[in-house]
Amino acid sequence: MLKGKIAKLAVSDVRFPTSLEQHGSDAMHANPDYSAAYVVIETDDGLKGYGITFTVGRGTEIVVCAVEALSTLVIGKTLEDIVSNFSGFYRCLTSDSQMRWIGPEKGVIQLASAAILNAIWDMWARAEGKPLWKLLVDMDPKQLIRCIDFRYITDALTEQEALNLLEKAKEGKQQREEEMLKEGYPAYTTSCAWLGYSDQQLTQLCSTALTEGWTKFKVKVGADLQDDIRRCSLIRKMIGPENSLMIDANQRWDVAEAISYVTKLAEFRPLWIEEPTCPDDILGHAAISKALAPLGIGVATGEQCHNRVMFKQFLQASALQFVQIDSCRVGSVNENLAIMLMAAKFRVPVCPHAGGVGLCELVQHLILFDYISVSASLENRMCEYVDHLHEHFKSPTVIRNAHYMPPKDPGFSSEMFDESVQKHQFPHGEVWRSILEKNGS
Ligand SMILES: C[C@H](O)[C@@H](O)CC(=O)C(=O)O
Ligand SMILES: [Mg+2]
Repeated sequence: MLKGKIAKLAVSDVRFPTSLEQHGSDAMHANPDYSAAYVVIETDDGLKGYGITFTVGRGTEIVVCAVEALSTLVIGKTLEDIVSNFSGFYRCLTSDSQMRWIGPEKGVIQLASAAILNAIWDMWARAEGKPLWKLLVDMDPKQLIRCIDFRYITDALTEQEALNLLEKAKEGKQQREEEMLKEGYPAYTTSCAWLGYSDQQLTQLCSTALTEGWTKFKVKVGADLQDDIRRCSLIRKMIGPENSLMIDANQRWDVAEAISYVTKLAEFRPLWIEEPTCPDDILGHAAISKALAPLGIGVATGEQCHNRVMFKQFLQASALQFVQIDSCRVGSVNENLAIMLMAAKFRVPVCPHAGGVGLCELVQHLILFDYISVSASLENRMCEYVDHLHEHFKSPTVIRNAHYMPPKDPGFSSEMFDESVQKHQFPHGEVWRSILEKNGS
């Protein structure tokens, strides 16, 4: 099953017009059209793998171009060639001696690597007939370690330390897997309080979410303090003192501004402030963490943290209290394994980011693995959920009582319906043809 050569790689620019209803809007991305560079790879013996990376509209065509540029490094390889030395393949893809100049391991080229690697992991899990989380959970620690490129992180986590963490977490693994299959992994919702939603919409969505059993809510903030005070007050009143509230500024502020602004929202008792400032400003995040700690507010970040080296430094500098891994921003499962293991070593909880198309589908596999095989803890841990666009996926997320139920289908839950892909291709799919015609473009 692993012997066929990857003979084809196709990539599509798929966009959903979410901006029409302000879904996904925040203080920096006022009108996102949730989009993906969608990769399909196929071996000459008919095995397929599906991968995505997430974007918010314009620029997806550049990611598509980058995927095409990297495809020569994949075509002709067998799945066995790749997975038998996965860290070697990872390095070949991310450190090609010419292509690395347009990264390295950051920006568009990193998103493109993520899409390709996600497709390869999907293919591998399909070949093994397992959902990806189970493929990872069943893997021997030594084999897991061989998927990680440890270059640049051994000052924070050595291979031996990573191995020790995985060996230690073997205790109670079976029990945790059974617990997940029965109860699922705790989730929080962002879908009630996108920045562009009216108060009426916010109230109605929050009230529905409460009746559905949601207990943890994230609110977008950062554009206008008085609006934020009103919105946070509304939500806090509705959810009561016991439920959790998180706030997300999507990089809107300078460091001092962040501290002063969040201090004014402290009365609503947010558990964390997410992306308070520039995602690359590690020392800035450290200063914000230090200033907000006495208020009981942590700093969360990661959705635009482009590689393991950034996460390493955030952890070393105590610059975050919640690690938000993203399935499509960094180098797929390979790099996320490194990040989850570093988070475990530094004892910082992982609370994945999933606000985008397909991100919930993919990242649920990673967080299940994190709980069962790495962290062994649910304390202060939860995975983001947004209630958009799941209908386009063949194996959509299943939420029960505000918990992610472990996927059962083989793969990474990343395959979209052909019809969805065709209709939403930019700019020639029927959805976009009609929007562009209406706009006279
Ligand atoms: C543009 C996206 O919707 C972003 O706002 C998502 C995000 O920050 C989150 O889900 O967190
Ligand atoms: Mg966010």
